[in-house]
Amino acid sequence: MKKITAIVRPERMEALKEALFAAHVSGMTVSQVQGCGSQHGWTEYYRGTEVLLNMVPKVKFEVVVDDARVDELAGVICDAARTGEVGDGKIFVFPVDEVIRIRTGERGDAAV
Ligand SMILES: Nc1ncnc2c1ncn2[C@@H]1O[C@H](COP(=O)(O)OP(=O)(O)OP(=O)(O)O)[C@@H](O)[C@H]1O
Repeated sequence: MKKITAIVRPERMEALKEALFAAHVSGMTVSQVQGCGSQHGWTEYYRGTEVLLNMVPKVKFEVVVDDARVDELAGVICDAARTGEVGDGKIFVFPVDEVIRIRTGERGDAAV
């Protein structure tokens, strides 16, 4: 099993949620986060003072899936989240050692 973490623009959240439902993922976790990519921020003037803004609101999706679905779902995420502009986000893929459904005690694939 793998965990796919996708950090995307907040305005793409609804489209990505619908795309993941349409792809029949078994669940997802969504969080509001802040971050920066390679731009590392920019400066703006606030009440006459120059301030460095370097943390941008983003939305983090986490989905645990079978290994075999990683490429397919990465494509689904890119299609739903891409605008083509700087700041579209990133996808990270992690190994998952175990999943346990608390209600039943099921483990592994049966619990995903
Ligand atoms: N190396 C990283 N480690 C952890 N989080 C990251 C990393 N790179 C990007 N992120 C997260 O992804 C978000 C979006 O990244 P962003 O799209 O700006 O990346 P980028 O590399 O600058 O790509 P682009 O050139 O398309 O903007 C960031 O705000 C941050 O939350």
